[in-house]
Amino acid sequence: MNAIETIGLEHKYADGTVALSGVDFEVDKGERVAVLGPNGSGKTTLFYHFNGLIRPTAGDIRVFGENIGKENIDTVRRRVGIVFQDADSQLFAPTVFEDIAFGPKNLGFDPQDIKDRVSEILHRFDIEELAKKNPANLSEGQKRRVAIAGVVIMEPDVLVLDEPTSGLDASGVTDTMEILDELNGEGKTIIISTHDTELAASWADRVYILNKGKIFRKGVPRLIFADEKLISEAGLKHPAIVQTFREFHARGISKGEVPLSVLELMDSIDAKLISIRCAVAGFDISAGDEVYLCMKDGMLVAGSVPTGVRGKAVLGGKKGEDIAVKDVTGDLHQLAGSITIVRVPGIVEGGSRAVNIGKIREILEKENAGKIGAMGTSAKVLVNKMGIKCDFEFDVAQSGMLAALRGFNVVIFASGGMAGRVIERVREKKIIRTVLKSFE
Ligand SMILES: Nc1ncnc2c1ncn2[C@@H]1O[C@H](COP(=O)(O)OP(=O)(O)OP(=O)(O)O)[C@@H](O)[C@H]1O
Repeated sequence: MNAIETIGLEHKYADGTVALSGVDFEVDKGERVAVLGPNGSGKTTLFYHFNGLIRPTAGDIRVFGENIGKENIDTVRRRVGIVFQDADSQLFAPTVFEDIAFGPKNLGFDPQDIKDRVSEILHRFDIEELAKKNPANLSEGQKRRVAIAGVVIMEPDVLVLDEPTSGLDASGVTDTMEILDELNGEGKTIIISTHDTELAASWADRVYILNKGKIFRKGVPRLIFADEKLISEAGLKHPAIVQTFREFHARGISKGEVPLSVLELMDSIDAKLISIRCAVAGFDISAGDEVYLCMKDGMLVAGSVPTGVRGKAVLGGKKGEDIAVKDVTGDLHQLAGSITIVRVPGIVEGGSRAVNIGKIREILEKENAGKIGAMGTSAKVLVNKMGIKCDFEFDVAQSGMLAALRGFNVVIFASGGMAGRVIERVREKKIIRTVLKSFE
């Protein structure tokens, strides 16, 4: 079922500006959609229609199959939450706590219920220490987090965010996108606008490109970003991964479909065609010698013990030195390590609720964890409280898989909603051994 659908949507502002015309837009329930388009292309205007903030001059908008009208506007506003581009226009109460409590209070919720909900949201968004602060004094990233929290507390089915990552630093972008992933994992439909094509390529299920108030193109990211001419004509930036792939492809190094992530880019490389630098284990190797490759501490090492992946030295070296190998037979990916996913509860009060910390330490030892990652606020809180240093908190699923492909045994802590998604992604890579430990 479509969560949101517009048919022939047109919007003409009072001064005569036609901001949208003939827009047919649809978003499935549970989908992640990114709307791209140059400044002034109509993204914000389109979003304002989704919960009836502005009305169309012509055309229809349907929310879960129903046209927006006077009789259902309250329901629509509860089901579709909008986070504005400018967080300042969303935050107005004297404290963060009161700001987040505003929505439930307005709906006449019981005071104790409001308190419980706000406390839970503050914890979930890791902003408990901001509760008594004046929103006006927060940093941009904190404001954005509070604004999202104020909408999420209303438990909307659809979350619409106008440029949620603009002006944020790298960790702010990661944190924001992780929250959105977590919400999407719980079944919420997420629509964002962005100028960041890398983000749209790696995150969205479907991309819409708006231009001059019209839908310029829509489709799955792989097809959209594979179309070099389209991206240039739309005035958008080509994602660096796609550009790198094109260069590799032109030189015969990469093959297959356009990649949308570093992991996919690595998969596109035909390992047999390239020379590989690697360290020599324990003895001298001369050019022309046959060598066998294995992974040690994340590095490719040449040795004489048959491992099934064989190559020929083109540049020899002395014991422990780097050599170059080519004509590799067998798939280097066979040398992958493992990923253990430790599923922890969504809310971890004091870092220990329902989690046996001793057991987790046992897992880390048993799996001989070479790299550790945490995804989701609660997982990060837990790992922090246990004094474990994470190797990756950013783009954890992909970073973990890349590390496993380099031979590391990886342990990933994931809060409830995120664990399922990461397991699915890792299992697609059949060569990585996966283990799931659940503490929920
Ligand atoms: N209240 C208004 N009155 C008149 N014109 C408006 C109004 N709001 C927006 N517009 C115009 O409508 C068009 C679309 O604006 P909109 O803000 O929807 O674009 P956008 O894609 O969100 O841009 P940006 O990427 O800069 O945020 C622009 O030409 C803009 O000048």
